[in-house]
Amino acid sequence: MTGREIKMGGWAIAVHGGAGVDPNLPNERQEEAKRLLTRCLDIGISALRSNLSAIDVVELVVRELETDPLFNSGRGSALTEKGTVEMEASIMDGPKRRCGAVSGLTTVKNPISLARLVMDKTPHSYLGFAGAEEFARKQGVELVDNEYFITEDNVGMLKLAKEANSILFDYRIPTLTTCGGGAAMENQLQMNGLPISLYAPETVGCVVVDKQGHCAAATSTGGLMNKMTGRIGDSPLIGSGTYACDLVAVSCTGEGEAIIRSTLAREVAAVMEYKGLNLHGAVDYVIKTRLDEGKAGLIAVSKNGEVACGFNTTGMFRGCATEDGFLEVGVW
Ligand SMILES: NC(=O)C[C@H](N)C(=O)O
Repeated sequence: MTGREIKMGGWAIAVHGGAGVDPNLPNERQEEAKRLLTRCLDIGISALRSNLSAIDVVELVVRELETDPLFNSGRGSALTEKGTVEMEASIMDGPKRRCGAVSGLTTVKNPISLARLVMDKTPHSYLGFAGAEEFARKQGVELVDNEYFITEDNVGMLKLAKEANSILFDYRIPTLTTCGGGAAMENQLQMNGLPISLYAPETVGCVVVDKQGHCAAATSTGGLMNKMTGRIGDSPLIGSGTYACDLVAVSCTGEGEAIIRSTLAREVAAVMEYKGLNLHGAVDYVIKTRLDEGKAGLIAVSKNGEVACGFNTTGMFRGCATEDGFLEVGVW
């Protein structure tokens, strides 16, 4: 799926559960992911039909993805090298380019809602670590123990990543195998009868254009498996992992350091603004020209109701829907 263009004026929504899918991903895991993406699209569609604004819809949908342990955000987040969870998220409201971001969260059940509160209730754009947690306590958002976020699958994956002495990107698994991780991986591969490398979790995001043509974007993640504590990726960085303006909204996923170097999300807007490309042209262009060796994907909507998806990984968990009844969910 690369999305499609539709006539001016309707709402459109896209969601993702990360780019970089293991080519051997078993069917049942694919189906599970597709069911979750479809459920999230349905939530977004009902909200849009009830006239919720784009910014409310992206927050609502990403909360749902954070609460389900399947993808790498909220419960089910990737683990740091110390086996803990440090989550990050950002949200952006296109019309006035208002934004909020958080990093280093260890107890906040829904990081995206704290990012929203940073946007709505502080004079700042970005809070991290102890200060962000303190803000969360003051705002009275739901807090849970760090263990709540840690799943058995991810404990297994961290072990795998440590044995291979690598940060685990699922699209890097072939590299791990050839750099000495192979034997360890073979011993560790089974968990609940399924290969644990194939559970590789990924970041989530949602972009929406509402009936008024307002665009918004939200992205949430646990970051990279086996990351250093304190590491900040692209997802909370406005312009890199997330961007929205009056023209477009974008949420990215993949190799954070490459996305940061290319300011990928903002680039989609920039080539639309300065090169006059439509959404599809802009998404294709940035994926082909801005990533160098980096692996990433993104979803985007435009104020005209276009929706698009682009990636240079083997696959990307994503789905989209438009007001005229079009709905599609895909992995490859
Ligand atoms: N799975 C991901 O999308 C990872 C995220 N982009 C990061 O680097 O933190």
